[in-house]
Amino acid sequence: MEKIIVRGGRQLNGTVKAEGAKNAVLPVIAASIIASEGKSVLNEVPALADVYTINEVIKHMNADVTVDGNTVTIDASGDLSTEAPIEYVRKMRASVLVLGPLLARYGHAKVALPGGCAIGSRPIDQHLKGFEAMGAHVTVGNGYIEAEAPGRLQGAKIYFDVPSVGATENVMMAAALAEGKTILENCAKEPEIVDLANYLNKMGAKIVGAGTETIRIEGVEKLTGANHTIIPDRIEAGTFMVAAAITGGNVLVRGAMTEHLRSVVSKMEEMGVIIEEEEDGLRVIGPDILKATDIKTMPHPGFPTDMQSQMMALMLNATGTSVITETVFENRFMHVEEFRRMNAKMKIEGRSVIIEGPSNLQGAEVASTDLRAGAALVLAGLVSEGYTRVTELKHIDRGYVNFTEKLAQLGADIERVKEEDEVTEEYESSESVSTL
Ligand SMILES: CC(=O)N[C@H]1[C@@H](OP(=O)(O)OP(=O)(O)OC[C@H]2O[C@@H](n3ccc(=O)[nH]c3=O)[C@H](O)[C@@H]2O)O[C@H](CO)[C@@H](O)[C@@H]1O
Ligand SMILES: C=C(OP(=O)(O)O)C(=O)O
Repeated sequence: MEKIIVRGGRQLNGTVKAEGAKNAVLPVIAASIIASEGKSVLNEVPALADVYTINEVIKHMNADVTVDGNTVTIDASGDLSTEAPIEYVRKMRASVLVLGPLLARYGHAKVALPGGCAIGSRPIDQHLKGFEAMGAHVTVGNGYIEAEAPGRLQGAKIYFDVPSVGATENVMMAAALAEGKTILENCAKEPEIVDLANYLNKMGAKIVGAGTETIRIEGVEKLTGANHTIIPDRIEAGTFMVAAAITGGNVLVRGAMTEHLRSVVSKMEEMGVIIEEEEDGLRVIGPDILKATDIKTMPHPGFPTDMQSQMMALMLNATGTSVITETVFENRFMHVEEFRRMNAKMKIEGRSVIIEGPSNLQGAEVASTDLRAGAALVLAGLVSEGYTRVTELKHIDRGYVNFTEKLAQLGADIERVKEEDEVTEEYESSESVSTL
């Protein structure tokens, strides 16, 4: 088993670059299998475990995938299989994003039911409602979703009950190849949806309105592979912004864009963090004293749930009472217990966590419960007394490329070790250095 060992007390300074966005690249790779002609060349593809998984899913379907550094070339012009078995879907829920493209291109798709996960039950009823409205017959049984659309999918007017990112993406991909016009209402507005629509339009789709609550799609008969560069990862960028702020450091996060991170920037500024726009990113300067604030997670452009646990780490270091209310996922507070192991003073009340800061954080052995929680525990470790050991790194690897190395380059005292390599005595006997 591997763990990250971080010793608190170092200020972070320097420059770090955000990779291509996980949540943009996964739907873009899924969309690539809709192209019955040509190759797609995708740039700025992050080398994440999730990207490996989605590539395996489409390879399993017979797509030809070549990875060369951060460039991935996909040729899906051959005959594809229309099934995504459980071994892939279990690893990564975003595998369900192949449903829309397969159904649109082949009139058939069979994908394992994703099931719940650590942050909530995460149903996909809105995806299925969209396919059914376009004429598909959907059955769920024996752990699989099977959708059939004899002939072509038909354009339709669809209102989403909740603004779901995945449902908006899946149904938008299906509608790109449907017969006639589709109007999607109450859509999610995340930047990753805009990125996917831009890619589909380069492939020949006719989509307008992505990034607003109404998306209009004029179906076309075929889509062709295209070149596309993935947008920077706003959540990875936000994670490094918190790393700078929490340590009172000064870090330029290249690729961080205000237009994607408005709610995060505004909340961090309320806490006293200085954030300056530079040509290629955001400079973040941490204050001597952080002020308490409140956040409520919401669909974009509200505060992103994927930044909730990292902000919790920041609030633990702020003076006063902060409140976090999680409205997107019903069970995204698993990290609270882990923070408590680090001496955090906080309590859960319904869908809110009340944080009494500043906590005098102490290093402990803690486990990542999801990818952002894992990152947040490392952030807390940056300012804890002594050593923090973070386990269950498979979660962090889903969403962060070289997380440990990037933090070390900014000056953190951090390393990733295999359990057998850990020299416990040395760590236990050495004193922690606190310069904060
Ligand atoms: C790969 C990817 O892009 N993942 C992101 C995506 O996940 P994902 O696309 O799974 O999240 P959704 O936007 O679909 O989920 C938002 C809310 O809608 C509910 N819901 C969703 C679909 C549905 O059919 N029925 C339903 O009730 C969910 O339970 C949840 O409460 O958006 C989330 C919300 O910003 C992020 O945390 C994830 O990082
Ligand atoms: C919850 C997340 O991702 P996923 O939807 O892929 O589980 C995330 O990126 O924080």
